[in-house]
Amino acid sequence: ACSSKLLLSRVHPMWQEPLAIPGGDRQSPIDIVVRKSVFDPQLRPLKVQYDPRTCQQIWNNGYSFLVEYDDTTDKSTLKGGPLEDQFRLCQFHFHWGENNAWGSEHSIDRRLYPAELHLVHWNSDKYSLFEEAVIEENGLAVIAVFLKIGKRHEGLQKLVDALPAVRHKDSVVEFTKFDPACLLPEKIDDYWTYAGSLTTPPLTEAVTWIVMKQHVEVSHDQLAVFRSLLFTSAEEQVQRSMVNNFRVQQALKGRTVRSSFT
Ligand SMILES: CCCCCNS(=O)(=O)c1cc(S(N)(=O)=O)ccc1C(=O)O
Ligand SMILES: [Zn+2]
Repeated sequence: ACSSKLLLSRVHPMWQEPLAIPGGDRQSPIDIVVRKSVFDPQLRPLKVQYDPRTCQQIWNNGYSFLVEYDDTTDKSTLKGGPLEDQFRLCQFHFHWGENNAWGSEHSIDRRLYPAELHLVHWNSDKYSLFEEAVIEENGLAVIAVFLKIGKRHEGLQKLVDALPAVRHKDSVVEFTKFDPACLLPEKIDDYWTYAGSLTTPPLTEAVTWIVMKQHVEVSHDQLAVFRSLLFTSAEEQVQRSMVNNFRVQQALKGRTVRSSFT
């Protein structure tokens, strides 16, 4: 799976914004100003092929919970859209708020959503390991999907039921046969795309972001279970609720956001 524990243990908590990031002209997340996005007719449909059998575990890494996939073969892949190469799914995770007023990392014309799903993929045509791709320009592709409070998401419930087992930082639980495609909206061919970065340290500028125009609905109670997770490990005296695990929005710095739809 992609977020190797050794590397991450050296990584600082994501909200201590580092003073300067090397380069720092393509940071994420951003506000997407719809009227300034540029329709690109050359953007192709996305080709998503996920194999639920590659699903392995859920890990609370102290920023979010990651659902990790076996990325040692090209079984769960993403290609097409703005991508020239084939990318392998390594994990998905979420960002959310302490209430339903905010929580997403990206915004659309300043509108925030209560949560945002990120499906993290790395370029397996060019690199042999996630850790290599994470420091290379266009080494990663992340699909972002906004979550809105509404009807209960049946597919998400299996994941929600497993969360109490990873309440504390560094806890891991086996989690198998989960098809992340069930978390995607119906129309995955309407998206915005731009060149950005990881939104957690090391904040490397390696990500082609693909932000879905259509959101998915989850129930208030399902999102409340996300907020029952903790940033802190079982040994720590003071327990802190895992909420507001999003990064502040970053300057566009002249970048163009393209849309796959008019
Ligand atoms: C080698 C160090 C990798 C650190 C980032 N790993 S990651 O899977 O890309 C990731 C991406 C993102 S994000 N929001 O997609 O940029 C958030 C968390 C993580 C994580 O591992 O915790
Ligand atoms: Zn993320």
